[in-house]
Amino acid sequence: MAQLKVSELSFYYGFTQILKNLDFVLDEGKIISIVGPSGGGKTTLLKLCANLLDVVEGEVINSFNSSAFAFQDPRLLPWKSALENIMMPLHVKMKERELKEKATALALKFGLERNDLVKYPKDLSGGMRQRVSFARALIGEPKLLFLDEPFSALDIGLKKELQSFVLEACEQQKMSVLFITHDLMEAIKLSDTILLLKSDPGEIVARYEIETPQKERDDAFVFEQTKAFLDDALIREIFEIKVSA
Ligand SMILES: Nc1ncnc2c1ncn2[C@@H]1O[C@H](COP(=O)(O)OP(=O)(O)OP(=O)(O)O)[C@@H](O)[C@H]1O
Repeated sequence: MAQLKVSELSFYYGFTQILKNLDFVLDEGKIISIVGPSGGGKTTLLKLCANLLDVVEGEVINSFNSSAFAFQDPRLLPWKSALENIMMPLHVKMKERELKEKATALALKFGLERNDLVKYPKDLSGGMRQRVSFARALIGEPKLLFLDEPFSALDIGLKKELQSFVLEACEQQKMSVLFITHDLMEAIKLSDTILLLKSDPGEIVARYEIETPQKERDDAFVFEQTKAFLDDALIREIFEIKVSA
């Protein structure tokens, strides 16, 4: 079975230690969320796992045969239209017409309008750019998806739709996801495992497995679990949440 295996991973920017001794395994069809305070090294971890930064200390072994990523900042090519950006990963692999159809169908599924598809990134809203970036990541049906706050600029309805799409792809195509979010409720809704990363340096201080199948996690479940998380002294300490009497 394919997996992403992170062992004793540490990382420094100059003399500053950003990550310390991280260990976890992401299996096929599973979702791991990394939650933790801002500046704790989550993006750095994702970049190391996605091979966008060199691993110097420890090991990252990725045996999935395809991967893609979508970041909070959509990083679209400004000289290509929305549709051309979505088509990019499959540009050399598929005939132009089929690819256009596939990209258009995905874009419409993600709530973009036909007349948005000819627009250039500068003429799209932040939320539209995130949807284009998300469609570009998914068009190649990757086996492993790296997500760094990909839904942060979306309204709640669209966010829910894209979350359902991720869950569907995990179930039907056995896609795996390494997911960074600041949103505890989002992590509880989507993840099989939540890793809590403290900062200075980034270290995994708790692992939470959620056994209830994602399909059965309704709003009441998510609220209840979030409350339980926020009642956890360790989580309050990591996020520096003050409780008023
Ligand atoms: N290229 C870089 N050179 C030097 N320091 C960096 C670089 N990139 C990030 N850092 C530092 O590394 C630390 C971790 O940053 P990172 O972006 O990984 O954190 P994060 O947990 O993803 O933060 P956020 O939740 O705010 O996005 C921060 O202190 C940041 O300033």
